[in-house]
Amino acid sequence: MDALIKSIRPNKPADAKASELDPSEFLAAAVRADQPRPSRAEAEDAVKTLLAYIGENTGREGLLDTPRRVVEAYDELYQGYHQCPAEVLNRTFGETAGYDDFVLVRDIEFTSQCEHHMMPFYGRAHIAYTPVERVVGLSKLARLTDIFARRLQTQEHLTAQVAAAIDEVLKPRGVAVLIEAEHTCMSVRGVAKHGASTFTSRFTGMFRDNPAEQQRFLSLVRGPNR
Ligand SMILES: Nc1nc2c(ncn2[C@@H]2O[C@H](COP(=O)(O)OP(=O)(O)OP(=O)(O)O)[C@@H](O)[C@H]2O)c(=O)[nH]1
Ligand SMILES: [Zn+2]
Repeated sequence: MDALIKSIRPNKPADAKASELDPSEFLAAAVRADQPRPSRAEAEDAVKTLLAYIGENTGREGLLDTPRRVVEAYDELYQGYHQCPAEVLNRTFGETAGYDDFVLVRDIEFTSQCEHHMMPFYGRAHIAYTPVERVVGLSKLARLTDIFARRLQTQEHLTAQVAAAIDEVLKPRGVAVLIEAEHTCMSVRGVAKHGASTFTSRFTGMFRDNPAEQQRFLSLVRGPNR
């Protein structure tokens, strides 16, 4: 029984701090420098191989441009590898008239790709942080979410990375991130459960230490009519 329990225990404890992530994964662009990038022609050939694998005629007219389109779609869906999260948060504003409560941006829509099946998961992120003197432009929280979402992800990792980047760059009194999403690898294949939602959250600083603040965040996210 002990062995079974060990085998299903997560690698990191549930209360692992955001800072336990390697800063290189949440502050910088993520293109690997240690492996050669295949050419575009090689990537298109790989798509052709997949088309042949599913039983298609790769020479038929409707599919001639498909490898090019798929690679272009990949460039778009995975552009986050080339973008730098820290840069997005670097521009801040100091004229806040002593504002000292948290700032919450709710319902940030995103689409990401799960790293297990390379199929989309999509939903909404809710992000709050309590600034110390300087605030960041509200759109930057959405931009930050998109950078991480446009990489291969698990929902847990996405949640932790968003929180860690805000924590590290803005050094606020606390960060709260709640993400709700539907995974197509779970709805259109495999177990095929349409409509199942997955919720993940990460709290740091005052949100982690003060249950009342955490509760206030959660009730604002849920709102009266949810
Ligand atoms: N924790 C977590 N799991 C995810 C996420 N996205 C997809 N998964 C799950 O990853 C798991 C991969 O399980 P495997 O057993 O290796 O793969 P599989 O045989 O395709 O699994 P099934 O989906 O059950 O058919 C599945 O249970 C997926 O539901 C995510 O963001 N977080
Ligand atoms: Zn998946």
